[in-house]
Amino acid sequence: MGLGLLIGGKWVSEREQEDSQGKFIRPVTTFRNKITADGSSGFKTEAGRYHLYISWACPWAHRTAIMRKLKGLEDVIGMSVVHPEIYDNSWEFSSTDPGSIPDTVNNASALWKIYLKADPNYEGRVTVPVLWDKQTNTIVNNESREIIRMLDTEFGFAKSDVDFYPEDLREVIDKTIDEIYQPINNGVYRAGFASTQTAYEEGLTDLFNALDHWDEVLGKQRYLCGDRITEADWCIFTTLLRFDVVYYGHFKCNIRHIWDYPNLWNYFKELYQVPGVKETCNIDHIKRHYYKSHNKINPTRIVPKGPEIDFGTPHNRAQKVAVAAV
Ligand SMILES: N[C@@H](CCC(=O)N[C@@H](CS)C(=O)NCC(=O)O)C(=O)O
Repeated sequence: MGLGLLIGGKWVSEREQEDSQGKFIRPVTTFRNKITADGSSGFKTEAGRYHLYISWACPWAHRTAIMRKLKGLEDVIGMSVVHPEIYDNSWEFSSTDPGSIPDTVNNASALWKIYLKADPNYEGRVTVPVLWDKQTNTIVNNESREIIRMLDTEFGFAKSDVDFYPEDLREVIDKTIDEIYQPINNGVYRAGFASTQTAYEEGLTDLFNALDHWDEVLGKQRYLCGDRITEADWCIFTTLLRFDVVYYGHFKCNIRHIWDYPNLWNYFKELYQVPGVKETCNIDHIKRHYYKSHNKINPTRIVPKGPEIDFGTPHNRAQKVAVAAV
């Protein structure tokens, strides 16, 4: 098992992650600086200065890869992709595993070494995504929703001028990202990592109540915040992508599939089919990560073959919303 942590400058390869009632606890991330266009934060927007460390498997990190891609920032911000399977060293780099991209910036073998390089006194979890500053040799930020905001709003010279945080929707976007976090994005983990029946059922109930709610909302409007794709849609998208493939089985989130929800399913497919997005969706890394990394949940590390699922089939969103508007 490699869900460990750094203590006193040393990597410890095992940790508890539930409280005394068996509830999964997600500690807050601690590198919370910002890149700003004017440089007032000490981290100025500059081409070539920053590097992203992600995992294709991780829903939080995946958000940042989508934003980098859709904003056309691939030449501006470099990216490394960790090996999907977690063993004693947690996230490691590989130059041979298909889909992984080694660390050419710090030449580290494992992500925890990068955390220690940023702060030799750092203690706690070692998570992706990480936004690294090559100029000051430190981690700017390791919180996905803040990283996507920076990529979205602070890189005025991005190739694409698509705006996922438009002025008139800012309040509702922030509220929606908050609203989906506990029951949905973190809800699948609250169900999956629970170690008591009560904690599992609590996570599961919140999760499916929230999915039912958003399916209803999406019967009336095309996207989470109205008629435009925003950051909130990318925040839910990465959880929906993993749902039928791993959360349904591995995390026991098996009341309904996403494909059973008429609106959520078509909405999800529409987002998947936005040009550039499917190139960031690595189902092989996703499956290998979850099934081969959590040995309390899946001690044999066997990766299931199914389900057979095609996210590329036509969606009905344009038609659905036209009908809802009548
Ligand atoms: N709040 C963080 C969560 C990041 C996170 O928990 N990432 C997971 C991967 S899905 C991780 O790296 N876990 C390693 C660990 O817990 O040791 C964010 O949104 O960026």
